[in-house]
Amino acid sequence: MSEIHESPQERIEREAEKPMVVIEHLGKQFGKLRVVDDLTMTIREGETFGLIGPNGSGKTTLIRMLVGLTRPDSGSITIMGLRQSDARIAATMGYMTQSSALYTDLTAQENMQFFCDIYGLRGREQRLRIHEMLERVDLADRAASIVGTFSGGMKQRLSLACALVHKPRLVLLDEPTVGVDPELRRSFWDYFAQLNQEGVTIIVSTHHLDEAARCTRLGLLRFGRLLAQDEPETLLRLSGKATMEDAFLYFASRQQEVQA
Ligand SMILES: Nc1ncnc2c1ncn2[C@@H]1O[C@H](COP(=O)(O)OP(=O)(O)OP(=O)(O)O)[C@@H](O)[C@H]1O
Repeated sequence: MSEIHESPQERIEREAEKPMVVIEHLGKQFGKLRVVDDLTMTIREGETFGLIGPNGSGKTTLIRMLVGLTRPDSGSITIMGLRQSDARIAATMGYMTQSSALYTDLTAQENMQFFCDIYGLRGREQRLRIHEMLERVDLADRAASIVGTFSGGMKQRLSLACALVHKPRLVLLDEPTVGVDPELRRSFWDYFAQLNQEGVTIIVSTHHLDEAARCTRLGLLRFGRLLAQDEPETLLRLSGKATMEDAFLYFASRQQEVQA
């Protein structure tokens, strides 16, 4: 919308919605497979933005492009006003991969030290942050345990602690609750809300549609295309459906109609 024609209320709303990430016409193809297709979306500062979509809809590829691990074929990514390729961005981002990136023959403490070293946290600051994060994910009493002895949930908690140890402003979490029991899932989502309160922006992928309601806004993805992006309640209202699963199917069928 043109800023010249906006009302005072619209201006207030626009300024309150500071963009953290702006994705414009992003595209990625592997061979003949178009995995991310002309994707345009904005993620606002301090929100939890959920990437919702079935297996193979391009969520991981999108996250990898945001982190800078996969190069887009087309389009652009702007993070905090800087191009994604700007070296200053890396230190402000935390990334939790879908499969564990932990060293199973090292202790929890040593794994965290490894991540701290990558981010340049040293000495007293490093010790304090490791302790603080292990406390927050309830693993402080297991700091000296070898990670190979941990349960799946403990590994997920440690992975989250590693992704957050350097106090990133933008956190990308690729299916962080896969294989996590309902109680721990709830505590993860409570923690995400707390991080939002602290001003941290979260982009999280999931195909647990029940988790969608805990996101500030959602991007519904299918075959690498954006079906819709909005607040969960708005998507339910626009689709006239009672559940996010039905809403997803509604937007997917509309996409099929447009393509037919
Ligand atoms: N490096 C690659 N080379 C070839 N194909 C790839 C590569 N990475 C991803 N793909 C393909 O791209 C498609 C999208 O994969 P992606 O992992 O981004 O989806 P996803 O939505 O994260 O899926 P899931 O929920 O299963 O993790 C899949 O068909 C996948 O096989």
